Amino acid sequence: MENSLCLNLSRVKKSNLIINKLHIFTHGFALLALIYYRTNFLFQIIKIEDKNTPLLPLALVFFSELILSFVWLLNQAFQWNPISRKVFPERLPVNDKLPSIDVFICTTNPIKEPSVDVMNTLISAMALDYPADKLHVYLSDDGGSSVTFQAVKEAWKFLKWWIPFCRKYEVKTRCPVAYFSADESKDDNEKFSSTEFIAEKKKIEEKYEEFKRKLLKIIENTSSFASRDHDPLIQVIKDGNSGVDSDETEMPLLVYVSREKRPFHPHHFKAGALNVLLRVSGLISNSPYILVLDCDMYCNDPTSARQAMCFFLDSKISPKLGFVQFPQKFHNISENDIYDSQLRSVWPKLESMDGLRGSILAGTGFYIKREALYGTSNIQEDVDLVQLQKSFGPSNEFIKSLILNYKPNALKDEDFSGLLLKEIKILASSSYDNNTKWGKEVGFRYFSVLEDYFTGFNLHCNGWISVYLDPARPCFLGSATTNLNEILVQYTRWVAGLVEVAFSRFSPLIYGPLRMSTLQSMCYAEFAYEFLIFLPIYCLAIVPQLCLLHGIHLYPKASNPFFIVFSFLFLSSQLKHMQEIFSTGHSIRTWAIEQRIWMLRSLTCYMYGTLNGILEMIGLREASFSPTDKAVNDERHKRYQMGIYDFQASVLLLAPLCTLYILNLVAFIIGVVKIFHIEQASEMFIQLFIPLFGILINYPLFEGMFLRKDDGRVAPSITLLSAAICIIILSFGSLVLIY
Ligand SMILES: O=c1ccn([C@@H]2O[C@H](COP(=O)(O)OP(=O)(O)O[C@H]3O[C@H](CO)[C@@H](O)[C@H](O)[C@H]3O)[C@@H](O)[C@H]2O)c(=O)[nH]1
Ligand SMILES: [Mn+2]
Repeated sequence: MENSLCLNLSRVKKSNLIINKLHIFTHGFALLALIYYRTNFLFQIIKIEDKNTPLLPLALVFFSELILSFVWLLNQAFQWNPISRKVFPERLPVNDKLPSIDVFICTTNPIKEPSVDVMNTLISAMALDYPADKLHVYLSDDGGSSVTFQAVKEAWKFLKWWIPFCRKYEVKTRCPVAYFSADESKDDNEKFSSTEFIAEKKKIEEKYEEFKRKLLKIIENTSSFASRDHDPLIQVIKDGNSGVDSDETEMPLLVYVSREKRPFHPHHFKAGALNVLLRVSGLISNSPYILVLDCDMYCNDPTSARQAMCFFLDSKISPKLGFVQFPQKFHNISENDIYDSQLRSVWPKLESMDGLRGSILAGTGFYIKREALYGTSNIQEDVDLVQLQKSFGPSNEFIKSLILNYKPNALKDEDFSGLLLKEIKILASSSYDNNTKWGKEVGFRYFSVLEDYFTGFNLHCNGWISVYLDPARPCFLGSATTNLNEILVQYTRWVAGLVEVAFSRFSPLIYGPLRMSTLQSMCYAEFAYEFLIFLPIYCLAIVPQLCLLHGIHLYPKASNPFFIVFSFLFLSSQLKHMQEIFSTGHSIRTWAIEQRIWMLRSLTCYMYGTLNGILEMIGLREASFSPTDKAVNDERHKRYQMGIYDFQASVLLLAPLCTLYILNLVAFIIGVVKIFHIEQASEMFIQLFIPLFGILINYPLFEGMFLRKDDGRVAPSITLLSAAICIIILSFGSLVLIY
């Protein structure tokens, strides 16, 4: 009976689909009309050798329109087949029949990634609702810091209290800090109002406070130094004296892993760390499924593993199902989310890709098949050893673990020492990858700092498919970056990683279509080539404005039929954006914020990211992945919560924004005055509208430069510098346009 019921359902989002297709055809048609208008116009000028109309600004504006159209076109692949999914974990087979899971958690810097939070993530993963003997949690400490090592040991002691409590009362929020601050016991559930529960909860809360105090002491007394020169340290955390009265708790396995690091040895950041965990866990637990978590992303729903199994164990889904991705959601998003820290528009894209053989890999919050990462669908015992060593490195013990369903005996090895530990240390050494296929065809790929995107792309190219699941209760919650500088730096890193892929032989436009469907490769290409829009955004923030000042018109006048085409394109794209926002449950305010942040990211992150990506490719810059700061800065966090922009950011990031703001303001004001004098309003309508739109959308920047007095304003020196650059652009523009 049980087996005949399906474990999951998928549904095409019909209403979205109709709107999307209508948009594709009308907007696409209008774009063709625009291209016709521009080419026709340009030909005419060239043909009649019109010396009065300057060609350069027209060409620049047309070029911008072409790039925007190209990115729009790629984007339409996301609109093609949006689906949503549902699972029925209660229909899964009994616990005994469930496959085992290894959880990988990465951390690297105990100062930027506070130990209390990392331990909360670890605790939530240890407390997943899954048979304890089938759950193994590995913490990769890339900082190799003694603080983290000791913290893990303390966390283990607390877990001895925490896990039985969660099991007994079927606690939903198993991340202690979230549990004690949100308080689900307020539910009017009988279970949560019994005196017994209240007493126990109080006791556990005291244990948690004690755990935090001990952590603080460790942090005080231990150096947080993250070393880049140390031996590997791998330890299975075992019972110390936890103080639990009668200890029969069955606990998942917990392993601390700090891989070897050497100063001049590339360590490939997170991808390198994950590959070490893959190898080490291969010898210890070798679970067929793996959950990957960033250190700040805790498990918010203990049933996530069971939800994922609803796909992996579904015989109707292809055995080529490689991974199940959950969206990244965040616990620290304010009501307004003024920086779009939640990356709202990204997640619907993943959902749409799900209708095209699978969403991209998003770095954290996904369950993945070990086999997909090894690329070994049919390894048999008699396979050529030399060949395997070339791919997987010299360890024969590890190669043994590749054979399907191989169960390592490490767990039975009582003291987990001797030969096995020696072998594991070899697997965690900094040179193990050398001359193997690790990072290329095996494990997480090293080619781009955006290891998640690139690894997922490779898997899809190799024929794997994936699934995206966005249940009502978020399975994982992370901490989003909520200060402007941090956000821009983070985004720049992502763009650099994408640019490396876009300009390489792995370009989704070339490498993709040969290996996956055209629509799917268009989605990958949209991520990879979106950076290009910084060119049109710069052009459109400068060229029409300068021309406005010099009376050169670049757009059809209001009485020209093609004026309607331009107006339609603007309105249609804005309305589509609004429709997407409303359909994800947000308001018009979100529309304004996203427009603003989109311009801001294009002008800074896309430009600097492109620059960094190119410099990295030609070897003039070393790839870097410095983790985001997850420690909360009170002052700044308060501003974010209140919806006040904090412009304490690097001058490199702010100067382009301020310069262009001032330029648009000046152009608009002078433009209005001029037009009323010489009555050109009909010809200049669009050119007046562009700066006006920019000025209005980015009004907070105006406040930051000219009205605010608090610490979060734009530093006056930056405003002055921007004004100076603006004057240079204006004079340069006059030179070019007059001569
Ligand atoms: O050398 C390193 C650098 C980072 N990390 C870990 O990687 C994770 C992600 O780092 P974070 O600073 O949070 O970067 P984000 O930009 O927030 O991460 C996003 O982007 C990354 C790719 O750039 C993905 O790996 C992440 O999953 C995704 O959440 C964290 O747990 C880090 O501890 C390491 O283990 N080793
Ligand atoms: Mn992060």
